[in-house]
Amino acid sequence: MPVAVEIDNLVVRYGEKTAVDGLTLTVTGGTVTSVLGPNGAGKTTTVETLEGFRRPDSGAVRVLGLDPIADHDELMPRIGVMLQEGGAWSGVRALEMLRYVASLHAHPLDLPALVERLDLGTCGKTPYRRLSGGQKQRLSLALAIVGRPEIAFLDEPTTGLDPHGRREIWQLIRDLREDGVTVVLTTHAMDEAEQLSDQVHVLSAGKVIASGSPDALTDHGAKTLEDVYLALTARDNK
Ligand SMILES: Nc1ncnc2c1ncn2[C@@H]1O[C@H](COP(=O)(O)OP(=O)(O)OP(=O)(O)O)[C@@H](O)[C@H]1O
Repeated sequence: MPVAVEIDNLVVRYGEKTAVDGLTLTVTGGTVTSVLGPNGAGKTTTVETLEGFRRPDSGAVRVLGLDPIADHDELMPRIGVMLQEGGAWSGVRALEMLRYVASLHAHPLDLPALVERLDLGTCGKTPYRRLSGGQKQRLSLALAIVGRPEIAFLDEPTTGLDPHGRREIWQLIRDLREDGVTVVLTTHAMDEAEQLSDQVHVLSAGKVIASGSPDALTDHGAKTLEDVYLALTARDNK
């Protein structure tokens, strides 16, 4: 399998604050990779750098073999991005937004099927700012995948969803993988990471502190991923 993402000794600073501090990891194409870590560990900053929204202070990142900033125009149509919040104008109606983003892509997904799949039918005419938290999440996910990306970056894709919604998104992520899409997700839900991921990376203070498949990290299921995570990131370890 080709390498979809390469991060080599990445450092990203906000003024005096070092958010990402020499982070190295690779993501194999066609897999689901979860990036875990406590609040402020540098997950979003790392993913935003892969999306070309942040410039590395040092180190390098490549996505699908391209530089996210220098090769922005070539890379953008090939990736899908689901942000933690925002991603739509506040007055725009859900379906209008989806149609607009679909129109930017050469071969978008079938919209009625996507709307049905993500249960957006009943809120299609609702302005973005009036959508419920879960509806916003589902619209953001639809916007991320409507262009048939080769790689999808999903930032906390199920936060705020009810249990049915969570399971539907999990299935959708599995289906993306089945179709050969590389998925990189950040999450605080350990069950989600355990269920979906081929590979898990745990970040702390801007560095990778553990990597492996859920099976390897949990000693073949002897522990839960949550227990492993809690031990790795225990507050008094810092
Ligand atoms: N625009 C910014 N300006 C200044 N500091 C920032 C900015 N964005 C993030 N930071 C800081 O960088 C660090 C890493 O933040 P980041 O959002 O990448 O963490 P995270 O792992 O995604 O956290 P969370 O789980 O809470 O979403 C934090 O200390 C945060 O306060």
